[in-house]
Amino acid sequence: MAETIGAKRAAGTLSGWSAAQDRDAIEKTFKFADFNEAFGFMARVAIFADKMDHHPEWSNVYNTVEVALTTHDAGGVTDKDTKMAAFMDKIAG
Ligand SMILES: C[C@H](O)[C@H](O)[C@H]1CNC2=NC(N)=NC(=O)C2=N1
Repeated sequence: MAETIGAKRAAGTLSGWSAAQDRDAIEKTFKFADFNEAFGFMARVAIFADKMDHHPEWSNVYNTVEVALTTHDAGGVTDKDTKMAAFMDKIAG
C-alpha cells in the first residue's frame, strides 16, 4: 500500500493546491471559461483516473470544478494524489 506523505507537504510541491482543514487531503478549485471547458477537463481526468485506478472527489457547478484528492486505501495523501494533481494542472492549462 502507498505511504501517506501529508497534505501540507504535498500541497507545498504543487501550485494552487492547499491542505484540507478537516482531513488528510489536498484541494483546488479550477475555473474555466464555461461549462463545456469544465466538463471537457473532467472527461479527460476521468479517463486518466480510471487508467490509474485512482479517482478524485469532485463537484462541478457550471464553469467551476472543486477537487479533493486523497488516497482512501491509505487514509491520506500519497504520490498517487500528487501525480493526479500534476496531471490536472497540466491539462487545465
Ligand atoms: C479497488 C480499487 O482499486 C480501489 O478502491 C481504488 C479505486 N480508486 C481509488 N481512488 C482513490 N482516490 N483512493 C483509493 O484508495 C482508490 N482505490
